[in-house]
Amino acid sequence: MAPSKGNGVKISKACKAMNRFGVSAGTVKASLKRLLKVYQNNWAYIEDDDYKVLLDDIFEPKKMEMVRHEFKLIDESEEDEDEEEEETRPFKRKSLLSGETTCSIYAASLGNVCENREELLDLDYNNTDKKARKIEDENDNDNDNDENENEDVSPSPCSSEIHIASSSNGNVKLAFSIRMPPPGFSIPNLDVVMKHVEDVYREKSQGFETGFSLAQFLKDLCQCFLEQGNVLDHVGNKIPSFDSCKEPEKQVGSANDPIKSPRFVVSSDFDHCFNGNLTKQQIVGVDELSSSKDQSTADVCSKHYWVADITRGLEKQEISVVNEVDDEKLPTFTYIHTNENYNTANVKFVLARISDDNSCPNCFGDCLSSEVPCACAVETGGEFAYTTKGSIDENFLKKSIDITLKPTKTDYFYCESCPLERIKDKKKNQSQSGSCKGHLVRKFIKECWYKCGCDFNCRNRVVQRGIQAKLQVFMTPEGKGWGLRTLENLPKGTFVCEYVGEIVTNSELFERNELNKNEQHTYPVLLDADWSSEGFLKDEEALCLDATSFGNVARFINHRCVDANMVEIPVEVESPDHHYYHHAFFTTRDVKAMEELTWDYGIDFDDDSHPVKAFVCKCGSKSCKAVKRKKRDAVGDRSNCKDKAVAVDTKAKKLLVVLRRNS
Ligand SMILES: C[S@@+](CC[C@H](N)C(=O)[O-])C[C@H]1O[C@@H](n2cnc3c(N)ncnc32)[C@H](O)[C@@H]1O
Repeated sequence: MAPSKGNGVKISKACKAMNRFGVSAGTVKASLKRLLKVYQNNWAYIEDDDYKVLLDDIFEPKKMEMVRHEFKLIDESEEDEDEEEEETRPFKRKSLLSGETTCSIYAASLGNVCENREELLDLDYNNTDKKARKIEDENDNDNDNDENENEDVSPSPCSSEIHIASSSNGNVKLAFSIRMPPPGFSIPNLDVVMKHVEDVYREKSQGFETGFSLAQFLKDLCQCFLEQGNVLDHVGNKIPSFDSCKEPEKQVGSANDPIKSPRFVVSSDFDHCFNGNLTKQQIVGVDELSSSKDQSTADVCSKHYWVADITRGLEKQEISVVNEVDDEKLPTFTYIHTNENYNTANVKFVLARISDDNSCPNCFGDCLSSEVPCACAVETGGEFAYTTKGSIDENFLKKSIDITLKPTKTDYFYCESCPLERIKDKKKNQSQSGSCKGHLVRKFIKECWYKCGCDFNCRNRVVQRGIQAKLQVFMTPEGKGWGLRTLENLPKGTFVCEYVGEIVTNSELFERNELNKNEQHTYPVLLDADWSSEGFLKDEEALCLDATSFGNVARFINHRCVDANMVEIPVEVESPDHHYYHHAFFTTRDVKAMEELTWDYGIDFDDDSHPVKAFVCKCGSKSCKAVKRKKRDAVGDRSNCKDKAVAVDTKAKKLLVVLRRNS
């Protein structure tokens, strides 16, 4: 029995009520059609208890099937029809509490996952006919002609919500609703979803996590639910884009990397991808905004490309990506927030190896505020490197900058048998030459860690707390590729981020570089700040961080000659032997919001003998070494070159591959 015209108002109200749960008008009408038949056009049954019957029919079709059988109003042909409709339903909901008899949804919505995206889309409504549609949606559709209008209940931007419902028999139901799911979305396996969320939280809580928000946890669970729903049906098919609900142009990069635990990937096609236990690549959200036709709309609408959070929740701060310059898309890499041990790199944190001299087991509260500095301050001569405000002590910072920019002879260490030279020699199949070109011996910061008895809130824990600054990855207009900038003012000495990547041995890095000679980008950093501590390093002890395939935002930090606004400082957290440490960036001066964050790679642009040609520097610094070199070349004056080379040569000569990017 088709709903009559006179039912328009009732249908409209039902559609509106169901729209709260993301159910389309079409689905509601199909369901109403069935129910009106079952209840012989008696709306009271359907409207009762806040449309409970309707909700059940939509979300728990099996139960309703039983009801229909009870009413003995179903014939074979109608059952077929129902099944067909069930399949074409845009989304389905899993019954979490089967056997439940009554349930009144009071909808304690825990909020949208895609809040930012919604705000953006709201802006878009301003100057398009969508605005009119949206207002219509918001209006109480009480008019009789609503039936047609309801056909068009404007789909909200895709998002997911969690609803909690209670039943009169005391059951509580947690339900996921997905508004405007991506095409082909299907219900994922709840166990898989749970496992992914747990893995992410396990990783987040390594050692020192303090706050845990259940609401956030449920939101993340909801998000993961949505993501998992995409992967199962979409590998090899179309890419769903749950934020924009548009179909991106093409499939994203490969998922061949052996990955130990679930990881969020940002692919070259801008899409966030999720690699998990499923071995297949999972594609989740894209915040790609099309150019607005009306240029008067808010700026944000005209961005070419926008990713809300490159970290996909792995960092405490969301880090967005924006390209307002061209069409270039992010390179494919897997975002990780702590270093990962690759293959043979010999980094094992054995607590037994951390003696009391390397920790403060008897401390209470915050070490920085105690009168006598704890054992962790030994590394910095009995003074903490951090101030109580959380930035680096001025003197310590100055020394660190000086070592980087104006190293004296005593700041260098020359290995008896240099691991880097060993690699080169092995390659050449020659005997060891031992011609070490020198490594900078840097000042270490030692933070309190696990074995320390102090408070988890102890302020001598900075780097290990992760990124606190509001950062953004953006496309640089000068042609340096992607860069990193701050969205807020950062005082001098602020910790920005750590250089995170795979921990590899020098020999492994060498092999990788051999294999990837033609790669456009390479992202290695040598952990050589204290090779002086041992005369001879075994191959597995000479370590590097390679952020090419697995890394964090630091892989986007560009080089600036001499007056960079960040300096790298080695920070000892877990491992007292200094072979492995955290390569942390701190601001060298006050940095204004929207300034690009840079560090001096220490590249010797004069080193023509280096196996890899250095990039053409576009740092814009008055002291740009590449520009100076050009000038010197122009006047044919290379007399000063050698001195300068010694002065600026820190890592570059030692790096097997210079950080480079074809320009
Ligand atoms: C670690 S990556 C930095 C992120 C990089 N811009 C990107 O798009 O991925 C290093 C590469 O960035 C580019 N780059 C960094 N600093 C630069 C500079 N001052 N001038 C020109 N290119 C630069 C070079 O191509 C370099 O190989």
